[in-house]
Formats: sequence, C-alpha cells, structure tokens
Amino acid sequence: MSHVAVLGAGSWGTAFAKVLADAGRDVLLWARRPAVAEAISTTRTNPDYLPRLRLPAAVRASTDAAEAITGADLVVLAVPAQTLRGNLAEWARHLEPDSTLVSLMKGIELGTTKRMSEVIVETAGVAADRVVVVSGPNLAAEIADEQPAATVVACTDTDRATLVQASVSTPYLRPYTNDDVIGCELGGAVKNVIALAYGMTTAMGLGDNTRATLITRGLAETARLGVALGADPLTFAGLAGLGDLVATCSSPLSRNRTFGEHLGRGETLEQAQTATRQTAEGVKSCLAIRDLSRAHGVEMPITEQVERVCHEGADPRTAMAVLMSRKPRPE
Ligand SMILES: NC(=O)C1=CN([C@@H]2O[C@H](COP(=O)(O)OP(=O)(O)OC[C@H]3O[C@@H](n4cnc5c(N)ncnc54)[C@H](O)[C@@H]3O)[C@@H](O)[C@H]2O)C=CC1
Ligand SMILES: O=C(CO)COP(=O)(O)O
Repeated sequence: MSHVAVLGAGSWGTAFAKVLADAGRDVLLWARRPAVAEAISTTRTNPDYLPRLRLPAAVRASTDAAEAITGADLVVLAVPAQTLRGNLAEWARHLEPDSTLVSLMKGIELGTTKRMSEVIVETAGVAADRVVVVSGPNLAAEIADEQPAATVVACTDTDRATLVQASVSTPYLRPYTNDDVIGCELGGAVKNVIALAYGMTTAMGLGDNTRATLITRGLAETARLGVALGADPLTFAGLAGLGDLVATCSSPLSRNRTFGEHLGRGETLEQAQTATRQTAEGVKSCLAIRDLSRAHGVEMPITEQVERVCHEGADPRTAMAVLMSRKPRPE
C-alpha cells in the first residue's frame, strides 16, 4: 500500500495524521514552516499546535509538498480555506492519476462562494467523485487525546468513501459514510459562523435559553441554505450538521467560539485577530456564506448579523436586538 500525504501541519492536519497512522497507514505530513517539520521529525511533537501529542512513528514530516504527494494514494488537504486554491495550484501537478483528495476544511471561498470540494475539482482538474469530505464534531485536541468521537466521510462515489473510512477507523474515531457532499460541507462551514455568534452571547453573559435558541435557529438557516443548494435536509440532523454545531459552540477549545467571545467583550476585529493565532474560518466565511445565501434568495439572519459585527463594526448587542425584532413568523 502506498502512503498518505497530509498537507498542512496545523491542529487538524497533525491530529488527522495521527488518526491515519493509528488506522495503519504510513503518513508524510507537509509542514509549511521548517521548524514545525523539524520538531515532528526530531521530537515527534508539534508544540505550537498540539503540545501534549506524541506522534506515532508512522508519521514522517517534510517541507517538500512534491515529495509528500508523489506516490500517495490519499492526499489530505488541511490548510486554511482561503489559501487552498493557491496551494493546490502549485501542488496539483504532483498528484497520482487516481489518487483520492480528502478535504478537512470547513469554509467557503471568498469572492467565488465555492465550497472546498468545488475549489479542489476546479483547481486540481479532477472529477468530483475523486474528492472526499471529512466533517463532524472533531475538535483536534480531543481527537489527539483519543477521546471517542464519530465523523462523516462524504463522497459521491461510495466505494471511495468506504476506502477512506477504512483509513481513518480507529478505536477512538468512528467514521460513517455519506453521499451528501454538499450538506456535509455546508454543515461544517456554517457552524463556524454560528459558533462566532455563540461566543459573543457567552461573553455577553447570556444564558442557556439564548444559546439553545442560537443553535436551533442557526441549524434552521444552515438547512435552508443547504436545501436551496441541493443538500439532503437529514444531513443537518447528523454528525456533520447538529453534531459539529453543538461540539463547536459548546467547547472552549473552539477557535471560532473563542474569537466570538473576544468580539462579544467589545474588541474590534483587529484586536480579536491579535489575541487569537489559529484559523477561525467563520470570520472570513461569514462574508462568503452571506453572499451565497443572498444569491439563492435564502434568509440567513444570524449569518447576516455575524458578518455585520465582524466586518462592519456593528455592536453585538445591537445585532442581538435586530434578530429579536424580526417580523414574527411560523417556525
Ligand atoms: N482544528 C480543528 O479542531 C479542526 C479544524 N478543521 C478545519 O481544518 C482546516 C485547517 O484548520 P487547522 O488545522 O485547525 O488550522 P491551524 O490554524 O491550526 O493550521 C493551519 C495550517 O495551515 C498553514 N497555513 C497557513 N497559511 C498557509 C498558506 N498560505 N499556505 C499553506 N499553509 C498555510 C499553517 O502553517 C498551519 O499549518 C480549517 O478549515 C478548519 O476549519 C476541521 C475540523 C477540526
Ligand atoms: O471544526 C471543528 C470541530 O469539529 C473545530 O472548530 P474550530 O475551528 O472553531 O476550533
């Protein structure tokens, strides 16, 4: 069996490399920064992202993406959503002819409003049935700690989904296959936006009624967009929908929720960015999701307000008041 390339040695790429190794695969993990590759090779740790994790011997690191991709049957993409297109444009020529491309990213591209699998198909010039999306309630630090969790492996080609499922099945991670790529990707991207709102309400001292309302109405607007784009509404009741939304909103480990807490304390976007280092995808994706919803005539009031707080300087308390004063309607 050939090896797996994991491109991106941040939190999720690193934890996912461990999952693959624990499932019996050899992994070559591409790190952008030489210091990260060096730390993994010499100490088997990635102290900047997951300081407690010791990586298995089957994970090797490199700063050479061509070396990682060449000969790999699975190519896992774990870079920030907004850099994917540029990264893949450089990497695509090294892909093996029938390799499977696995997307771990939870975002929508600014400007194009494309999902990550669409960006992959377009940039790598591969058929859509070669792209597999992995999405679910999978906070990287908890997976790295081997705390039991489940996830979804979505692909329009069921055989390919089953192959990836086998490559990520471990005693602590239970993957389910699904053929609804659109629903799984939207669930992952929009929950980051709702988690920003949840973080704001947490910092504002609001309680469980407010937060349950946010989760439920957040899921309603996610499903509305999903149905307009051709997703199966049932996907949003599953791991890649409700599961991920609940995990992200309720966890202090979530970068999106944490970013929202900074905004809820009255900090500006710049202040929140300075205080947080890792990728909080919802901050940029809220713009793209808002544009996508407007293009399809789908109302997404929470997303609209998160975008206003993040990018138009709106006060989170005013945003909440706007949401509460919307026209009465049936559930
Ligand atoms: N961390 C988590 O718990 C989970 C994250 N995800 C998703 O995985 C994706 C990756 O996120 P994380 O690994 O958590 O982010 P991270 O912030 O921990 O790491 C991002 C990685 O991308 C690299 N990077 C940054 N800019 C780059 C560029 N211009 N070109 C190439 N590489 C660049 C960084 O050096 C770093 O290695 C995101 O879409 C996120 O939503 C999905 C599930 C769980
Ligand atoms: O996607 C995640 C959990 O499934 C991680 O969420 P954050 O990016 O907010 O940390």
